[in-house]
Amino acid sequence: MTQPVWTPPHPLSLEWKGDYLALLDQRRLPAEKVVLQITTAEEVREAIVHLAVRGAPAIGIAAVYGLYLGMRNFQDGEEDAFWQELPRLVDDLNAARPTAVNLSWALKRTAAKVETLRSRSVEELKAAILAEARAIHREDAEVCRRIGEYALTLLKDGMGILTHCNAGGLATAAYGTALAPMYLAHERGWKLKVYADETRPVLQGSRLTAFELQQAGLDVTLICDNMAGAVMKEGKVQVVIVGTDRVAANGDVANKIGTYSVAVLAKAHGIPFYVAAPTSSIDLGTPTGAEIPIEERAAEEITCGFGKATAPEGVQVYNPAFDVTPAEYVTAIITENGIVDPRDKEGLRRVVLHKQTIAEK
Ligand SMILES: CSC[C@@H](O)[C@@H](O)C(=O)COP(=O)(O)O
Repeated sequence: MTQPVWTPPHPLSLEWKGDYLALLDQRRLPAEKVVLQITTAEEVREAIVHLAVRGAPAIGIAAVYGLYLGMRNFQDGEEDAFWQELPRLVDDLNAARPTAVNLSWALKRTAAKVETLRSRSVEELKAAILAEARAIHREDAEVCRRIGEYALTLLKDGMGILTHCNAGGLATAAYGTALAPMYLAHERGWKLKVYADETRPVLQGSRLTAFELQQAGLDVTLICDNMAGAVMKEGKVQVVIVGTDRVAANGDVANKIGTYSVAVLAKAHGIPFYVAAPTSSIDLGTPTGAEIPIEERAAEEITCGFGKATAPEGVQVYNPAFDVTPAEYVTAIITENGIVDPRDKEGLRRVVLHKQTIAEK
């Protein structure tokens, strides 16, 4: 690693502890810092489904540790059973959440690596899975720092920045994607003013983004989602930066529900709308945003959020967890390999292939 990795002022979202995965339970934040000791693949899957760990890069990293945990009891001599179980478990973990492509990216990358070792013993294969999980985990921190450096070139000291959901340290190995430039600016003594959308229905903005920025000493102001337009109109916001769960080959961007509304508002106010995306979130195999699978979650997230009934019993509910922002609303995509216009299909391809070139070295 070329740069010292930032230590967040809160527990890391995930840590490998030698024989278990320590997951900060994000459902309990900000009230309680509870760290789960995860020892099985099934527990990892459950943690992803129920949002104990969430955020596109973090669920990819967790899933690959889950793959190791699910395979670690195989012994030398059980090669046939090992090779039978591996694809089943990859599919099972991959099915935990559909929208963030980082989940399948991390699992496929690991399975492909293990496949190159076909003739090896089970012990060697298990070691390879763990090594790949650790590499993906380590690289994510470096990737986020690089996204932060590129994003910083688009910002100025004193700016007001609006963000939606949580694309911070909690959603990644470290730094975050959208929040990375804010942490780097803070390290350099800049004074930014961050507006964090609350992010209905499960409040990643208030519970996680406002929490982690406040803990790090940044100037953060929490607003309800329906205040974003007014705050822009008042001239408080000069730039919007969000994360993403998947960028399609035509530059359409899937992210937390509500992102599309923010993008439309930004365009109406002449405010640049940036998407911070590791290249592992760019899916050249999905032609347009229309083909991105959008997760629908339980109605109770809206009708009975955090244990309080806020809607009449039996009311119909529509609860997509993500939306798609068309490329035309996105000013630029900021990756670890540079900044690219989302409508520039070749440019998108170039940043992704550049990553593969580095990975092959
Ligand atoms: C760097 S995280 C990018 C996205 O995953 C993030 O913005 C987001 O939408 C997360 O949704 P979540 O449902 O909390 O996993």
